Amino acid sequence: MSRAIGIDLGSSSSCVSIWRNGQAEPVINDWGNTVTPSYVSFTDKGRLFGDAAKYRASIHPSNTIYNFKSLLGRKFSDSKVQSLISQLPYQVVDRGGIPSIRVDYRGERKEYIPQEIVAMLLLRLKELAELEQGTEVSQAVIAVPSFFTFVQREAVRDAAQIAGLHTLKIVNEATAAAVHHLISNGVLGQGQKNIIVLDFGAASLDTSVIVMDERALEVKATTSNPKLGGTHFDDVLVAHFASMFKSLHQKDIYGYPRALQRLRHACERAKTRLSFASQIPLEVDTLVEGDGLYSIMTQTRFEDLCGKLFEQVAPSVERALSGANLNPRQIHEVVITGGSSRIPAIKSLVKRIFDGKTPSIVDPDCSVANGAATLAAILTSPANVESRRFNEYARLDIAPHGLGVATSGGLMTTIVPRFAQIPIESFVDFTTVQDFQPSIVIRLYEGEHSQAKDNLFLGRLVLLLGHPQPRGFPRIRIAFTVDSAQIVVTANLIGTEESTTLTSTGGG
Ligand SMILES: Nc1ncnc2c1ncn2[C@@H]1O[C@H](COP(=O)(O)OP(=O)(O)OP(=O)(O)O)[C@@H](O)[C@H]1O
Repeated sequence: MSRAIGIDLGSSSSCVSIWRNGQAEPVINDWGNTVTPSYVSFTDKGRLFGDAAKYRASIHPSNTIYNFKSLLGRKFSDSKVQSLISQLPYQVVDRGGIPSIRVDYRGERKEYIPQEIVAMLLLRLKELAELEQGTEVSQAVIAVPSFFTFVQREAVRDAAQIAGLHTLKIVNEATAAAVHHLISNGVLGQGQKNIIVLDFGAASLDTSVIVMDERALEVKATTSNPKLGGTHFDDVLVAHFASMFKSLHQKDIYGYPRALQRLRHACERAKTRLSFASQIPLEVDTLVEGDGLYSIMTQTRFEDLCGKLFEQVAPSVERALSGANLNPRQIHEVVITGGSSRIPAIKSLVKRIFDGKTPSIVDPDCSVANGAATLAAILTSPANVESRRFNEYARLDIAPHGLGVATSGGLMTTIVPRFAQIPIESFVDFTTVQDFQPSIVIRLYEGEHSQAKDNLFLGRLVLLLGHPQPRGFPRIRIAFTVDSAQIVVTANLIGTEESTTLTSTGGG
């Protein structure tokens, strides 16, 4: 028998949940934890995952891979990839325009694209679930940040396929957490309710705004702030202690990858402990050439240092609310989740933004995977009355970004707006700008920038225009058909059979 699982593919840690006895539950890994660090380490003898791999990061930084989710579905030349590479202790090289991770494995030099590394982690999570439930697993619902483009979602599907998993659905992280919260508390369909879910993760703050009443539940907006996550708080602490170390010992820790890795781990540990203590010691022995670091950090100082980052919470919430045409007073329930939601300053900040409304805190580590497992159970039992009712009731998929084409002057003309409910079919009619054009090249983009070139290039279509006509005469219809699995774009010369189609798999 094959059962479907739910996976939270996190930047810093991942979680897999199964559906058992009518509820979702996270699988405990071989270290006794529900979360598995998103780390893969390559050694002479084999591969290590999770805690075992993370433990090796400071001993073998160049062979221990983490933060790979940020490389998924991006080009090597992407400025985000370039800036990430400059901070990573392992090697990332250009393989035909795709970032490729270079490691030494079993005595050989190997290169893996990000999908292959993600697949190794997904396979590990699949095996954990198989061991737990004693059955083979071949399907999954996978949660990703809402800023993931269609191309990145497609890359996740590819990785799952390599791991032997068919992706039933790609869902936004905050939406998955909302599904878990609403279903496990039995509040679906209980009158009009506007809910905002804030998922404070490692790499981003993900937000979903959900409106529900007796008849329907709709995700109205999902936004992401990729500059506001736990790793950004770690960066601030690392910078603080690196500068302290430099003034004490005149040595720049950033020039020593192993020392930097050890300091980073110490800072993350300090940050997590500061959520429960007013001050903690930070001690790292023999960091660089025998010199160590011994200091203390208080919760107040940590909040001061991260003040600029905390200031981004309110605008991020505003962006999500304005995408849903709501204001904070119209929100009935605020839900917070994700590892960084444990930070006391974040809880107080959210409370202040929503006029003193106390946020509901749902399992910071597993609510996303539990929501994904709940959806997996629903999708694999379509005949079940409850599943049918949920499928008719809930509209969870929205376009993460606008989709459109480049028009004259390189401007982006959006055909499917951001946050449009999907599945959707939408078209715009265009004409030519030059006399007697034999064909037209249509460039497709995803994103919100007004200049098409600043958005993500998805592909191009070439449409033959039959017998040449003066500019403004040919009428060309460009239609997007988008569902949670793919984008199909068709260009048709109206009144003729002439048409061309491009299909891109991905998901909303
Ligand atoms: N007690 C704590 N106090 C502060 N931060 C914490 C605490 N526990 C965990 N974190 C932080 O939470 C982050 C991990 O959260 P989570 O597992 O939700 O993110 P993720 O799923 O790995 O990342 P993302 O969702 O951004 O892809 C890490 O940065 C971790 O340091």
